[in-house]
Amino acid sequence: MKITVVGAGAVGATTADNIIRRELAEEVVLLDIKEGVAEGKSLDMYQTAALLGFNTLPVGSTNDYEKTKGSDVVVITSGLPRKPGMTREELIGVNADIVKSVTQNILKYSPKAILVIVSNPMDTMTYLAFREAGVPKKRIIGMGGALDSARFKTYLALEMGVTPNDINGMVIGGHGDTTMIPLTRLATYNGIPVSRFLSEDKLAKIAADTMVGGATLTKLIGTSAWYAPGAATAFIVESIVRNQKRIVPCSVYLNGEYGQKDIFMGVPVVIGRNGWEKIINLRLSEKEKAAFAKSAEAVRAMNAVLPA
Ligand SMILES: NC(=O)C1=CN([C@@H]2O[C@H](COP(=O)(O)OP(=O)(O)OC[C@H]3O[C@@H](n4cnc5c(N)ncnc54)[C@H](O)[C@@H]3O)[C@@H](O)[C@H]2O)C=CC1
Ligand SMILES: O=C([O-])CC(=O)C(=O)O
Repeated sequence: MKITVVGAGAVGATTADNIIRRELAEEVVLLDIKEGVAEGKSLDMYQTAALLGFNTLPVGSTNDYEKTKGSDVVVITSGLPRKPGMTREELIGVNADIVKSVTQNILKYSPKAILVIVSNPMDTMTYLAFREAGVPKKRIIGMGGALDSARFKTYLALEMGVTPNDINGMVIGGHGDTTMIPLTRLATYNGIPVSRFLSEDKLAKIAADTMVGGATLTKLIGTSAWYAPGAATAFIVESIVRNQKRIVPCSVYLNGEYGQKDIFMGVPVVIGRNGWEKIINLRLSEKEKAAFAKSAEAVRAMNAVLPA
């Protein structure tokens, strides 16, 4: 198994670190355009092997795609992160060109790879990668819902004073401050609806906090987050390489599912060795359905901004 992570910045390096520690591949290639950075971070990571005991080899590359040849899974994190006060959507101008050229280069050397797109605005970047790659839709996965759901579970756990490990919950829709849909109605504490423990007001606040989870961290840190994004991306990669068939909300191509066509949006999918294998059709309430349709409108408006 060979995995490539494009972009050796905060999210890319953290993703690679998580992948390496869990030995999800024999080799992990980290690629960046900044001279020496990917090589340096890879060597730094490999120097933890003697301390942590893993056997995966990290390999750095300054824009040399030859090194990525024959990758089974490729994660794309290259692109600008937002600064406080910005939306993810404002990154489209710069990041569309980056994601487009990276996708083309990757496919030249790894035509069979499953692509996991992280760069923002993620749903639109995933749509763009799909358009450029021309590969079966099940091999293109956008990472957003895994992270947003982890934040949702964390906020629920903090409010309830319990471990996030006992909380189940999903965020679907777009990966944007106003397009996410935290499904509070379906969230549980070990199978028991969280509404048995929290008031409607508390749940509404948790949903609102989840939606601006990324913006909150960006304001605190000065750039966007990387620990949970890196862990969420590695979580998807693990489900692919270990063929775990986990149900994870991911941005995937909808062709009529959830009432939408020709769009990438977050819905629960089964993730396994072939990419996303199946879309889980949740029975949404009328209110949730309306929120999904509104979210799709906003994602579609962003997709329309992409150069032809
Ligand atoms: N989908 C999600 O849930 C999340 C998405 N993000 C997004 O991920 C992206 C990366 O974020 P960070 O790692 O924090 O940014 P960063 O600035 O730390 O790293 C980005 C890296 O991409 C590299 N890069 C730029 N153009 C490149 C190219 N053509 N080829 C290869 N590498 C290139 C840069 O040199 C830099 O090292 C941003 O767009 C951010 O908004 C971040 C967190 C979560
Ligand atoms: O907030 C951002 O811009 C980065 C991101 O997508 C997240 O952390 O959810």
